[in-house]
Amino acid sequence: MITSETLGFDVSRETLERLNHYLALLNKWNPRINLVARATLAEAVDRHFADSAQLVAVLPRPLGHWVDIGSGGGFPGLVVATLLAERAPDVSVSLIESDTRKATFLRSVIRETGLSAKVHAQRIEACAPQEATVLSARALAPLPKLMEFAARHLAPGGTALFMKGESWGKELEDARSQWQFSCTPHTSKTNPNAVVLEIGDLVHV
Ligand SMILES: C[S@@+](CC[C@H](N)C(=O)[O-])C[C@H]1O[C@@H](n2cnc3c(N)ncnc32)[C@H](O)[C@@H]1O
Repeated sequence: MITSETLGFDVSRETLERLNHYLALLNKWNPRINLVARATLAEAVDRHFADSAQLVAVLPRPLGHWVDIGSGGGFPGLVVATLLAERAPDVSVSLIESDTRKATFLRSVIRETGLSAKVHAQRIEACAPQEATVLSARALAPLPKLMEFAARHLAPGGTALFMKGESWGKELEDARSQWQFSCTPHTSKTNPNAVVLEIGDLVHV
């Protein structure tokens, strides 16, 4: 069960109800379409919900358009959308996921929980540029590839939040051979070897 304690900060009863409804749907759909690795389902509250929730604490108050790419079962984008509905209702959230079964799952969660996020069932490379003020991704691609996606979908002055495992230092080095950018690594609250990379000022070299 998801509580304010498991998320690490206080949220309203309505937000907890939405998140627990989402968790129930994840448990129901996962055996059919593998939204998350089966081995991680029992630990979904920490591995997926709390891990995703930490992103809303990284930026003081994001305004505008938050876009999550390669959302899969909605991590981190749909958790962010649920939290921002309470904390920053002026932010619109879009999710890009090319697998149509996963996109159908995302739309079902949005409908059943009464959220207003938009789902693009398209490839990130083919989706119209989103002018995102914040772009997020977890477990999608190596950093140089993520930079290409960011160049397409970030608005000028926008920020990317990329969740990376322990190879992040090497990936950062690889990305710096092709891109100029500012980067602040935030140690993950759920895994001391992982980081959230806060990236801005992206320019192709
Ligand atoms: C490993 S999963 C990670 C899902 C989720 N972000 C998470 O951390 O649980 C990667 C997801 O990205 C989607 N994906 C991969 N390449 C994509 C692309 N070029 N355009 C859109 N979606 C893509 C896949 O369908 C898959 O659902």
